[in-house]
Amino acid sequence: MNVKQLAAEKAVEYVQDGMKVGLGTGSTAYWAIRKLGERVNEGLKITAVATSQASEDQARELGIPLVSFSEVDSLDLTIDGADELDGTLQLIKGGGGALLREKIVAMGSTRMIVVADESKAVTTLGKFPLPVEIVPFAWEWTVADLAKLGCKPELRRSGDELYKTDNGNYIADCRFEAIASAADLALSLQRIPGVVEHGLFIGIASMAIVGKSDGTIEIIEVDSGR
Ligand SMILES: O=C(CO)[C@H](O)[C@H](O)COP(=O)(O)O
Repeated sequence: MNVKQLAAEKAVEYVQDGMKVGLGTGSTAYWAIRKLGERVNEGLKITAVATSQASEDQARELGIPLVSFSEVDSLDLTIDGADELDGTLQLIKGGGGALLREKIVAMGSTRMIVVADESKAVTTLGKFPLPVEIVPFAWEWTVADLAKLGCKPELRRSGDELYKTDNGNYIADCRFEAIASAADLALSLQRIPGVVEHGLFIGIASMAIVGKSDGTIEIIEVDSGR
């Protein structure tokens, strides 16, 4: 079993009958959705919403009952991956480009469990370029504003084209090296009008399950204050 699968399958143990579940995006969330599909086929009764088209397609194929956002006003639990997590469960997310939907879904959940392999656990966030979703209109100005925050922003590409999110926006990957205060940076990012959302998740996750190459897992729990 690979370490992502190890962490993801442990997280699925927290899903109980009757829960409304948020399905994350990425190669670790993939394993959680797969395990959830197995449990649904064994009789687990849940409903779910997905954070990306890819996760929605996977869930549908596995027979996980999906509902629309007009049918539920909140979720019990979201299981999602991360690109970086620190000891207080501040996260960088958005490597897969789904950060806006991921944040909407995680914020609408009573609980968020992060699943990751040990390479994602860091002391200080910032080695992974911070994904920032921006509107295509005047993206040049938005990128210039991002650079003023001390990073090197690069518009994400998909082959010869600019990458577009499921919401039709661009992603600027912002290389900071180290983020001294994620909270201060989040405030600065929110002040830029062309920024739709950024990949800093602060005070959202309350548990992380980290899979390690020796076959063990580490569970980090914090009071997210939510
Ligand atoms: O934020 C995400 C997608 O937007 C993913 O959860 C993050 O990129 C981690 O992905 P993976 O599990 O494939 O390493």
